[in-house]
Amino acid sequence: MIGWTIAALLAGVGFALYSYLAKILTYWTKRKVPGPKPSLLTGNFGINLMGQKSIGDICDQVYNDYHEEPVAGTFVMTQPLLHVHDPEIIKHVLIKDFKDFFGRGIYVETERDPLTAHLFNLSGKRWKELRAKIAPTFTSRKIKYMFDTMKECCTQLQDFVEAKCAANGGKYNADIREMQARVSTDVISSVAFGIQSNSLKTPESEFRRISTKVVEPTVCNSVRLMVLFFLREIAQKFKFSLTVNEIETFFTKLVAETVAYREENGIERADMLQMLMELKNKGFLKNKKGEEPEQAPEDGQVNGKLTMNEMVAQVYIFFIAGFDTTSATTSLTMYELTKNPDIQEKVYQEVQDVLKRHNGEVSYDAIAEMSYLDKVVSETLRMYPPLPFLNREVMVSREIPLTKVHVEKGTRVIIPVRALHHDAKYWPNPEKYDPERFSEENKASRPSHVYLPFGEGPRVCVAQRLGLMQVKTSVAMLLSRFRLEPSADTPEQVEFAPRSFVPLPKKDLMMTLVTRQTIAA
Ligand code: HEM
Repeated sequence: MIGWTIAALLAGVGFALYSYLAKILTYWTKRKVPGPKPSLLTGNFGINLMGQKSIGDICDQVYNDYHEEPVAGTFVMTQPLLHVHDPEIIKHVLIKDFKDFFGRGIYVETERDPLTAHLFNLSGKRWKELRAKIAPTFTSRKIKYMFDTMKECCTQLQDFVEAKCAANGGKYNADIREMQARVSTDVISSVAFGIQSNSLKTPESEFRRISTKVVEPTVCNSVRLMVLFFLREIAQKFKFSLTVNEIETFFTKLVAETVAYREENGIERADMLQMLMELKNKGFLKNKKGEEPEQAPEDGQVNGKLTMNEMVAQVYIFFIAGFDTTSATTSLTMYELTKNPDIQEKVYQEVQDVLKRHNGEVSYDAIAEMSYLDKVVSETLRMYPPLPFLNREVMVSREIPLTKVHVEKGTRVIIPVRALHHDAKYWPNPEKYDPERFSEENKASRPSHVYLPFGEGPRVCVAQRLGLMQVKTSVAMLLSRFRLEPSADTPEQVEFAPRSFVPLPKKDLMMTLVTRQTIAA
């Protein structure tokens, strides 16, 4: 008898839970928004947790299946997610109605998880204030200051490859993704902290170990990312800490020690840390002439000083946002140049011509003059955008622009960047690598908001100029000394690790670098 009662109770609880979940999962059908059928417990993103597809892959699939629809709806567990497909609606979300869509919807926990309180994650007033303070760190003038440091790391790369070639008959067979990840780690540690991480020459360096750990495509990192991006409520309820202790300790100690050393010894350097120190001590950045803020404060808060924790969080995002995006873009550009020797030759000729005009000197202005290189890098960012989607949060309950779909405050919004970049409607023959897509004429013939590698609107990547300059400098300096050739192991097509967020090839990305003297001989 007791057995029957327990069974009946369990069946009742099961049925109640089923009914509850099934009701929540009618969110989109009630609003007449099409989308794939969700599973009861995992929604539409369970295959990400199983390691079969990345979050970006799932967003691509939703776009491919529903690209005729202006919007589509999915669920992360029971959390509704709106995918915006129509470029006009995208424009409203990112720019025209930005004030209603400017949240990230990401988990931030200032006290328990201080590294989460950085510019990328923040929403609301805190984001607005911080963005106003940090944006002047990345003006062209500041990037020009950082250029020499960046160039120094690329010179070390040239010397490193030269030495390898010299020891091997003028050729070096390299995993270009790993090599660029090490160089980017060197660049970001120099321009962010003024520290030479020596990751290129010493792969076991502390910086490289940490940078690998941050982006490793493991099950833990994959779950962490999913919770961070879409399941903030669960993380807050169960008081999760999403930053690995070792990483938090590394950055906190690094910043505290470097700041103390510089302050005690009166050291000033042209790097990001210096600018963050100014924001910590004064609350604004000096301009060329003296002490005035570079941009007028909007209210009393904008001139408020950064706390030490806020400073560490910003250094952390500069580090992770800076090294993986640029190393992915540089290595995939080199991969495409290997596969497309005509395009490679054209870039090389341009690099030669421009450097001749600049007395052989690689400078900020010389790189900025390389217009074909700019098209090439733009095409890499189209084919392989480091961030496969943009995310926003609805800040007030309202209708989605240009639709009758009403959504509640807090609803997460996805802009499927990579899928838009591969839509044949906007990019004929989308799998072909063709830099001419970025000629002035072709750019003018495309609708706006179908090319978004850096995002768009007031939340656009704050360091877009720096990222582009780094990729172009690296490619130009390598091509000036070496030709890229396929090796026996160069893949026909790159396959990416499904647990990785930024495109990370499943296998080593092998190619051969040949010194130009060897070619001439
Ligand atoms: C090729 C290089 C890079 C690419 C493709 C890239 C791409 C992006 C994208 C797509 C976003 C989101 C924009 C949006 O939501 O509309 C973003 C935001 C951001 N990026 Fe980058 N990025 C690159 C390099 C960098 C570098 C070098 C840094 C720092 C040193 C950086 C720091 C940031 C920060 C702090 C944000 C958050 C901005 C905000 O929410 O206000 N990025 N980036």
